[in-house]
Amino acid sequence: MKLRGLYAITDSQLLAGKFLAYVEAALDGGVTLLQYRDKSSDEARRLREAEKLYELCSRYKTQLIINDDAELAARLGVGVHLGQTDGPLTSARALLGAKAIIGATCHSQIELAEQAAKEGASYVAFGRFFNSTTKPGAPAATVDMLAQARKRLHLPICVIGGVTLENAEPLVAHGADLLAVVHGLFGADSTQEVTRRARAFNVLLKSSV
Ligand SMILES: Cc1ncc(COP(=O)(O)OP(=O)(O)O)c(N)n1
Ligand SMILES: Cc1nc(C(=O)O)sc1CCOP(=O)(O)O
Ligand SMILES: [Mg+2]
Repeated sequence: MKLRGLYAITDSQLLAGKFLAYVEAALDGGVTLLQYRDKSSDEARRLREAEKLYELCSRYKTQLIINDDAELAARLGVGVHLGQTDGPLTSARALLGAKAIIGATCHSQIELAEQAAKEGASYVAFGRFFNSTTKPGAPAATVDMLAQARKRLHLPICVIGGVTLENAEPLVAHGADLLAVVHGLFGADSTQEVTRRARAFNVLLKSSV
Protein backbone atom coordinates (compact mmCIF):
# COMPACT_ATOMS: atom_id res chain seq x y z
CA MET A 1 0.00 0.00 0.00
CA LYS A 2 1.28 3.44 -0.94
CA LEU A 3 1.31 5.74 2.07
CA ARG A 4 0.19 9.06 0.66
CA GLY A 5 -2.65 11.36 1.67
CA LEU A 6 -4.24 13.06 4.63
CA TYR A 7 -3.13 11.85 8.07
CA ALA A 8 -5.79 12.97 10.55
CA ILE A 9 -4.80 13.07 14.23
CA THR A 10 -7.34 13.22 17.05
CA ASP A 11 -7.08 15.58 20.00
CA SER A 12 -9.17 14.71 23.03
CA GLN A 13 -9.62 18.32 24.22
CA LEU A 14 -10.41 19.78 20.81
CA LEU A 15 -12.85 16.98 20.00
CA ALA A 16 -14.59 16.82 23.41
CA GLY A 17 -18.33 16.25 22.87
CA LYS A 18 -17.98 15.71 19.11
CA PHE A 19 -15.26 13.06 18.90
CA LEU A 20 -16.87 10.38 16.71
CA ALA A 21 -18.98 12.82 14.64
CA TYR A 22 -15.91 14.85 13.65
CA VAL A 23 -13.76 11.78 13.02
CA GLU A 24 -16.47 10.27 10.81
CA ALA A 25 -16.79 13.57 8.93
CA ALA A 26 -13.05 13.48 8.23
CA LEU A 27 -13.17 9.84 7.09
CA ASP A 28 -16.06 10.76 4.81
CA GLY A 29 -13.82 13.33 3.12
CA GLY A 30 -10.97 10.80 2.69
CA VAL A 31 -8.28 9.96 5.23
CA THR A 32 -5.30 7.67 4.53
CA LEU A 33 -4.20 7.30 8.17
CA LEU A 34 -6.09 8.19 11.34
CA GLN A 35 -4.01 8.54 14.50
CA TYR A 36 -5.60 8.15 17.92
CA ARG A 37 -3.61 10.60 20.06
CA ASP A 38 -4.65 10.84 23.68
CA LYS A 39 -2.01 11.88 26.19
CA SER A 40 -4.11 10.98 29.27
CA SER A 41 -3.42 7.98 31.48
CA ASP A 42 -7.05 6.82 31.54
CA GLU A 43 -6.40 3.35 30.12
CA ALA A 44 -10.04 2.24 30.13
CA ARG A 45 -11.20 5.30 28.19
CA ARG A 46 -8.29 4.97 25.79
CA LEU A 47 -9.21 1.34 25.04
CA ARG A 48 -12.91 2.23 24.62
CA GLU A 49 -12.19 5.12 22.25
CA ALA A 50 -9.58 3.20 20.28
CA GLU A 51 -12.05 0.33 19.78
CA LYS A 52 -14.68 2.77 18.50
CA LEU A 53 -12.16 4.29 16.09
CA TYR A 54 -11.19 0.81 14.94
CA GLU A 55 -14.84 0.08 14.01
CA LEU A 56 -15.21 3.40 12.23
CA CYS A 57 -11.92 3.02 10.35
CA SER A 58 -12.86 -0.51 9.25
CA ARG A 59 -16.10 0.86 7.75
CA TYR A 60 -14.22 3.56 5.82
CA LYS A 61 -11.22 1.35 4.96
CA THR A 62 -8.88 3.76 6.72
CA GLN A 63 -5.78 2.57 8.61
CA LEU A 64 -5.81 3.29 12.34
CA ILE A 65 -2.56 4.25 14.08
CA ILE A 66 -2.17 4.49 17.86
CA ASN A 67 0.11 7.18 19.22
CA ASP A 68 2.80 6.14 21.74
CA ASP A 69 1.31 2.81 22.81
CA ALA A 70 2.54 -0.30 20.94
CA GLU A 71 0.69 -2.63 23.34
CA LEU A 72 -2.66 -1.00 22.61
CA ALA A 73 -1.85 -1.15 18.88
CA ALA A 74 -1.05 -4.87 19.23
CA ARG A 75 -4.31 -5.47 21.08
CA LEU A 76 -6.26 -3.98 18.16
CA GLY A 77 -3.99 -5.28 15.41
CA VAL A 78 -3.21 -1.79 14.06
CA GLY A 79 -0.18 0.45 13.57
CA VAL A 80 1.68 2.72 15.98
CA HIS A 81 3.46 6.09 15.92
CA LEU A 82 6.53 6.38 18.13
CA GLY A 83 8.45 9.47 19.19
CA GLN A 84 12.12 9.47 20.14
CA THR A 85 11.30 8.60 23.76
CA ASP A 86 8.38 6.21 23.17
CA GLY A 87 10.38 2.97 23.14
CA PRO A 88 12.43 1.11 20.52
CA LEU A 89 11.08 0.83 17.03
CA THR A 90 12.59 -2.64 16.66
CA SER A 91 10.56 -3.92 19.65
CA ALA A 92 7.37 -2.43 18.20
CA ARG A 93 8.13 -4.10 14.85
CA ALA A 94 8.71 -7.44 16.59
CA LEU A 95 5.44 -7.04 18.49
CA LEU A 96 3.26 -5.84 15.59
CA GLY A 97 4.70 -7.85 12.73
CA ALA A 98 6.12 -7.08 9.32
CA LYS A 99 2.92 -5.66 7.81
CA ALA A 100 2.05 -3.15 10.53
CA ILE A 101 2.42 0.56 9.80
CA ILE A 102 4.97 2.05 12.20
CA GLY A 103 5.83 5.73 12.10
CA ALA A 104 8.73 7.55 13.75
CA THR A 105 9.12 11.17 14.83
CA CYS A 106 12.38 12.58 13.46
CA HIS A 107 11.94 16.31 14.27
CA SER A 108 14.21 18.03 11.71
CA GLN A 109 17.01 15.47 11.68
CA ILE A 110 17.52 13.40 8.55
CA GLU A 111 19.96 11.15 10.49
CA LEU A 112 17.14 10.14 12.84
CA ALA A 113 15.05 9.25 9.80
CA GLU A 114 17.86 7.15 8.30
CA GLN A 115 18.17 5.32 11.62
CA ALA A 116 14.38 4.81 11.77
CA ALA A 117 14.45 3.43 8.21
CA LYS A 118 17.13 0.92 9.22
CA GLU A 119 15.05 -0.10 12.23
CA GLY A 120 11.99 -0.85 10.10
CA ALA A 121 9.87 2.32 10.12
CA SER A 122 7.08 2.47 7.52
CA TYR A 123 7.18 6.28 7.36
CA VAL A 124 9.16 9.08 8.98
CA ALA A 125 7.66 12.28 10.36
CA PHE A 126 9.30 15.72 10.31
CA GLY A 127 8.06 18.83 12.07
CA ARG A 128 7.00 21.21 13.33
CA PHE A 129 6.78 23.25 10.12
CA PHE A 130 4.49 26.05 11.38
CA ASN A 131 3.17 27.38 14.69
CA SER A 132 1.13 24.68 16.35
CA THR A 133 -1.57 25.25 18.95
CA THR A 134 -1.62 21.51 19.67
CA LYS A 135 2.12 21.28 20.39
CA PRO A 136 3.64 24.77 20.49
CA GLY A 137 6.97 23.61 21.94
CA ALA A 138 7.83 21.03 19.28
CA PRO A 139 11.23 21.71 17.60
CA ALA A 140 11.03 23.59 14.31
CA ALA A 141 11.71 22.11 10.85
CA THR A 142 12.19 23.86 7.51
CA VAL A 143 11.19 23.28 3.90
CA ASP A 144 14.89 23.19 2.92
CA MET A 145 15.43 20.28 5.30
CA LEU A 146 12.37 18.57 3.82
CA ALA A 147 13.77 18.92 0.30
CA GLN A 148 17.09 17.38 1.45
CA ALA A 149 15.23 14.57 3.22
CA ARG A 150 13.26 13.83 0.04
CA LYS A 151 16.51 13.37 -1.88
CA ARG A 152 18.06 11.07 0.72
CA LEU A 153 15.14 8.94 1.91
CA HIS A 154 13.13 6.29 0.14
CA LEU A 155 10.39 6.02 2.76
CA PRO A 156 7.12 7.96 2.76
CA ILE A 157 7.63 11.34 4.44
CA CYS A 158 5.04 12.77 6.80
CA VAL A 159 4.98 16.47 7.74
CA ILE A 160 3.37 17.82 10.90
CA GLY A 161 2.93 20.95 12.96
CA GLY A 162 0.51 23.78 12.15
CA VAL A 163 -0.32 22.34 8.72
CA THR A 164 -3.43 23.93 7.15
CA LEU A 165 -5.03 24.13 3.72
CA GLU A 166 -3.43 27.56 3.33
CA ASN A 167 0.20 26.52 4.00
CA ALA A 168 0.42 22.85 2.93
CA GLU A 169 1.18 23.31 -0.78
CA PRO A 170 4.96 24.02 -0.47
CA LEU A 171 5.32 20.97 1.79
CA VAL A 172 3.73 18.75 -0.84
CA ALA A 173 5.82 20.40 -3.57
CA HIS A 174 9.00 19.63 -1.59
CA GLY A 175 8.26 15.96 -1.12
CA ALA A 176 5.71 15.38 1.65
CA ASP A 177 3.59 12.26 1.14
CA LEU A 178 1.47 12.48 4.28
CA LEU A 179 0.00 15.67 5.72
CA ALA A 180 -0.52 15.14 9.46
CA VAL A 181 -3.11 17.56 10.78
CA VAL A 182 -5.00 18.25 14.00
CA HIS A 183 -6.30 21.86 14.14
CA GLY A 184 -6.20 22.49 10.41
CA LEU A 185 -8.76 19.72 10.03
CA PHE A 186 -10.67 19.35 13.31
CA GLY A 187 -10.62 22.99 14.40
CA ALA A 188 -13.74 23.53 12.29
CA ASP A 189 -17.20 24.78 13.28
CA SER A 190 -19.18 21.91 11.77
CA THR A 191 -18.91 18.34 10.52
CA GLN A 192 -19.59 19.64 7.00
CA GLU A 193 -16.55 21.90 7.24
CA VAL A 194 -14.37 18.99 8.46
CA THR A 195 -15.43 16.95 5.41
CA ARG A 196 -14.81 19.90 3.08
CA ARG A 197 -11.31 20.40 4.51
CA ALA A 198 -10.47 16.69 4.22
CA ARG A 199 -11.54 16.71 0.56
CA ALA A 200 -9.54 19.86 -0.12
CA PHE A 201 -6.37 18.35 1.44
CA ASN A 202 -6.79 15.36 -0.88
CA VAL A 203 -7.17 17.60 -3.94
CA LEU A 204 -3.99 19.41 -2.94
CA LEU A 205 -2.08 16.13 -2.63
CA LYS A 206 -3.42 14.76 -5.92
CA SER A 207 -2.65 17.88 -7.90
CA SER A 208 1.03 17.55 -7.00
CA VAL A 209 1.78 13.85 -7.75
C1 LIG B 1 2.55 11.76 12.49
C2 LIG B 1 3.13 12.20 13.78
N1 LIG B 1 4.29 12.86 13.78
C3 LIG B 1 4.84 13.27 14.94
C4 LIG B 1 4.20 13.00 16.12
C5 LIG B 1 4.82 13.43 17.43
O1 LIG B 1 5.22 12.29 18.18
P1 LIG B 1 6.01 12.52 19.56
O2 LIG B 1 7.24 13.27 19.26
O3 LIG B 1 6.15 11.22 20.22
O4 LIG B 1 5.02 13.44 20.40
P2 LIG B 1 3.55 13.09 20.92
O5 LIG B 1 2.60 13.16 19.77
O6 LIG B 1 3.57 11.72 21.51
O7 LIG B 1 3.26 14.15 21.93
C6 LIG B 1 2.98 12.32 16.09
N2 LIG B 1 2.29 12.02 17.19
N3 LIG B 1 2.47 11.92 14.90
C1 LIG C 1 1.66 15.96 17.77
C2 LIG C 1 2.59 16.89 17.11
N1 LIG C 1 3.91 16.57 16.89
C3 LIG C 1 4.58 17.56 16.29
C4 LIG C 1 6.01 17.49 15.95
O1 LIG C 1 6.53 18.48 15.40
O2 LIG C 1 6.59 16.46 16.21
S1 LIG C 1 3.60 18.91 15.98
C5 LIG C 1 2.25 18.15 16.64
C6 LIG C 1 0.89 18.79 16.72
C7 LIG C 1 0.14 18.76 15.41
O3 LIG C 1 -1.07 19.43 15.59
P1 LIG C 1 -1.49 20.68 14.72
O4 LIG C 1 -1.81 20.19 13.35
O5 LIG C 1 -2.73 21.20 15.42
O6 LIG C 1 -0.37 21.66 14.76
MG1 LIG D 1 4.90 10.17 21.40
